[in-house]
Amino acid sequence: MNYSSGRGAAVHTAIHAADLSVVRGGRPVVRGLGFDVPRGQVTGLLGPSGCGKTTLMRAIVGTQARVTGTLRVLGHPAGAPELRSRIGYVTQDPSVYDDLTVRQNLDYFAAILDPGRAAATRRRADVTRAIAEVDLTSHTDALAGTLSGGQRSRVSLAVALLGSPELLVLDEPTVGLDPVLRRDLWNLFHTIAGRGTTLLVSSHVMDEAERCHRLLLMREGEILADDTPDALRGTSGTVESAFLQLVDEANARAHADRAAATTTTDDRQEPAR
Ligand SMILES: Nc1ncnc2c1ncn2[C@@H]1O[C@H](COP(=O)(O)OP(=O)(O)OP(=O)(O)O)[C@@H](O)[C@H]1O
Repeated sequence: MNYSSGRGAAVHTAIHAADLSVVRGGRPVVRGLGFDVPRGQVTGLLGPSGCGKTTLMRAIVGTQARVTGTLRVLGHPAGAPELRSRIGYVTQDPSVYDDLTVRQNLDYFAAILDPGRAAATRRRADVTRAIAEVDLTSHTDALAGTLSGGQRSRVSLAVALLGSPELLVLDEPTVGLDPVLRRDLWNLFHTIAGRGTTLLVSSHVMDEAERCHRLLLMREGEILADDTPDALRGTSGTVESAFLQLVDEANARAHADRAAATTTTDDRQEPAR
């Protein structure tokens, strides 16, 4: 699917990137990426720590500086003001106030998203719905500081669900959760996607790949693969073994390129001797 190939494709594409690069700390940390994220599906962004997942997500939600190339989100350039209420973003550190209850946390963010006295009834309904969606209704009046790690993650997710965004960008939402909570959260992601919401979920745990409709596999700022888990498994058996094979092939290519560059340099130096 290619956004630039026509209007029909754009309707089905939530995120389109072409030749996308990001420089951080004077170093290129995302390099020449091209990919499409389809609407209404769960796309996993997987790769080892430091490969550029958070940087890419920050570029998509419009909070990353020094981004070059094409990056279109829900039909607009990334960071466009029109996108603010259409994207929910959960960072790695849950942004939850410990001294407020679950409802007060959500009330606070709902008031920013949908301000004004006239919207009070709508806000209240939205907050109640978001709390129910993450299965925290029984903890509505509990102080966030007294919740478990998994419950706090779900409060963060509830904040991102306010206003029913069309795109949810979730940065390692299952880190540190036990297997039961991880499974419950993934089931919730699929329920949300079933309503037509697009989810981009990062992880460095390869077994989570199996739970996604599509995968973007990253390594050292580049995309090694953009496919379905089934297609990636192919002959390798698991997504993890396919990923490791792709890493080995990329390493071999980089090694061959370096060797070729060294030979060329040596050839150029030959006449000077
Ligand atoms: N504020 C920053 N300034 C300069 N470089 C940074 C900054 N934040 C991250 N980087 C670098 O950018 C690269 C990509 O980091 P990023 O956080 O995007 O990776 P990641 O895949 O999300 O890692 P993790 O899974 O550990 O969160 C890393 O090499 C990192 O050192």
